Amino acid sequence: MHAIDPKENEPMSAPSDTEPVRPADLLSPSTRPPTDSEGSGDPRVRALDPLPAPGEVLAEMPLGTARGDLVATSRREVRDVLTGEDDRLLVIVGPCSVHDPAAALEYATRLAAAARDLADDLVVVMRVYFEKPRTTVGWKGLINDPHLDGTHDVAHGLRLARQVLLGVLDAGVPAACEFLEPTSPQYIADAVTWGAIGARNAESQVHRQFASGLSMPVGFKNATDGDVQIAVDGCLTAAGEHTFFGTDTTGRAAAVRTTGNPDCHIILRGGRRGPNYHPHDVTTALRTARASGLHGSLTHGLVVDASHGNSGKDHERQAHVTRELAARLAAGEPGITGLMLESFLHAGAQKPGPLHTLTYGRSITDTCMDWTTTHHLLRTLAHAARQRRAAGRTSAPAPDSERRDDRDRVSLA
Ligand SMILES: O=C[C@H](O)[C@H](O)COP(=O)(O)O
Ligand SMILES: C=C(OP(=O)(O)O)C(=O)O
Repeated sequence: MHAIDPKENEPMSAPSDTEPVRPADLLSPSTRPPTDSEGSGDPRVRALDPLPAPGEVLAEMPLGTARGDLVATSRREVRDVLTGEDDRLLVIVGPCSVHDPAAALEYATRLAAAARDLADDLVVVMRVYFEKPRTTVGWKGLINDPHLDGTHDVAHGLRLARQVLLGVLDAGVPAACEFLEPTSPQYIADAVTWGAIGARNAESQVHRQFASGLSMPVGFKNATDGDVQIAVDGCLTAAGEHTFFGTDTTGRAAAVRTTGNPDCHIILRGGRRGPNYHPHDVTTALRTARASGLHGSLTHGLVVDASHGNSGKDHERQAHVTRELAARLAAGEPGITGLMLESFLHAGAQKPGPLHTLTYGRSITDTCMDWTTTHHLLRTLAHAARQRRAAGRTSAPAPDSERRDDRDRVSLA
């Protein structure tokens, strides 16, 4: 990793107590670190590396008609599941992060075949996550550091991410991404069926604003401390019109004006206080959504993430949570429209490093279930969705008056 040279951050000789501190004292030409190449004079900016304009990258790698059709159809299917028009179960499944395009594409090929087999009961979307929000520091994903070596070749990362997404679509499976940088969607979002705003960003105005302009359904996660209200507020905010800072397709600064995104929903991912995938967590979250004045897909149901805080980032526990959720769905529990699973070719996780040092097909961020386990769980979930249908039940939540579990837990924070 490129750490900032500590010498650049050494304190300047401090002015005496009586002298007023002026910016010029701290940044006199003799003590000031070199300016960046653009001469902006921001002492903590090491460089401003130009990036290709979004329009340039899209022209190099156009989506094309066949892939565009897959994206449009799958977005509609996901929306219909979220609103209850379609009684299948949404399953967002795949690696915690993409670090090796070849392994991601092998996974996509396997998943596409499984998804085709189970299409009567499941709408399957692959996690193709290129941007990782970190608790403190760590590898921030393929876009930020595609060579996995701290060189942060973002221009290459953007192109590589788009290439991987197009390959995933060519394999026949739609893609899900978490969006982190406010302008990254412009390079890839046309190829994405479902988007996420993660637990560390769901409260961020910047993320809520750009979600309001995304053309696909977007899930907002509860906060890392378990607070679900921030996910509800995120959906509410993103549903409205916004004007915010961004760039146009040529990369020029622009005031972006959006129409609002009505296809947002909550994702329960557990938190520091423990898991939140139990029946009372689901009913409470949906009641919170309704109490906040939301309607449509948001209040019909939600997605449960079996990983992260719901499994303590333990892939064996994640499989157990998934089986538990499948049993509840099969028994007709309402309110769950989808599940999120973290899965890769091989189980577990390894420390990040340059590609040639890594075990093929194993996560370099959170632990994942292996393919065999995943495939089995997908069949279990399809069976659960079938049972739910056969019983003539839908995933629509029962009216408040019919609910026996009345514990109110609007916010876990
Ligand atoms: O999904 C991945 C991780 O949970 C998320 O990026 C945070 O990871 P960290 O706590 O290891 O930084
Ligand atoms: C970072 C992720 O999740 P969360 O925001 O729930 O930690 C993720 O799904 O990759």
